[in-house]
Amino acid sequence: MKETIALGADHGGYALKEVVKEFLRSEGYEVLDVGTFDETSVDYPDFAEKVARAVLAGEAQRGILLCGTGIGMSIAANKIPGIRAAHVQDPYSARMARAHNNANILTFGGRVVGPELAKEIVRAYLTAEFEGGRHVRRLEKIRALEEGRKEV
Ligand SMILES: O=C(CO)[C@H](O)[C@H](O)[C@H](O)COP(=O)(O)O
Repeated sequence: MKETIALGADHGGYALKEVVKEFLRSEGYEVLDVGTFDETSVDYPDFAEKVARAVLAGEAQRGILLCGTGIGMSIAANKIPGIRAAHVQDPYSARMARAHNNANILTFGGRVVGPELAKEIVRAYLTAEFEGGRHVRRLEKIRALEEGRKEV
């Protein structure tokens, strides 16, 4: 059974969110769309939080966040402990965000990335597997930073 993907955007990412949603459904994923639902100006941290909380609560296995550039979404989501949000703009980085960083949220920009590239980015991220090994140690060091521990 395929994963549920939490999907969120501000007004700058709304149009691309609709493209990504359709693509995810066509690939057999469940989509938890937390909004926004039109191009009225909204604040991206509100949607970053909704997606992050859904992922941490297990309502979705991973999340995708879109704003104008993807930058604000990644900054906001990464403030929430347990979230590893990766801002990417190409399929290779999207694959590595999973393979090496085990990112549980992907962010990119509706004003930067076109629809076809967006689909390639999403496909690369969702079909990649975390490689484990040496990367586990590095993620544990990130966790230690997050928790304010001096050393792992
Ligand atoms: O936060 C952002 C930049 O990292 C997002 O791209 C926002 O979508 C953008 O800042 C919104 O800008 P607007 O002028 O209010 O449409």
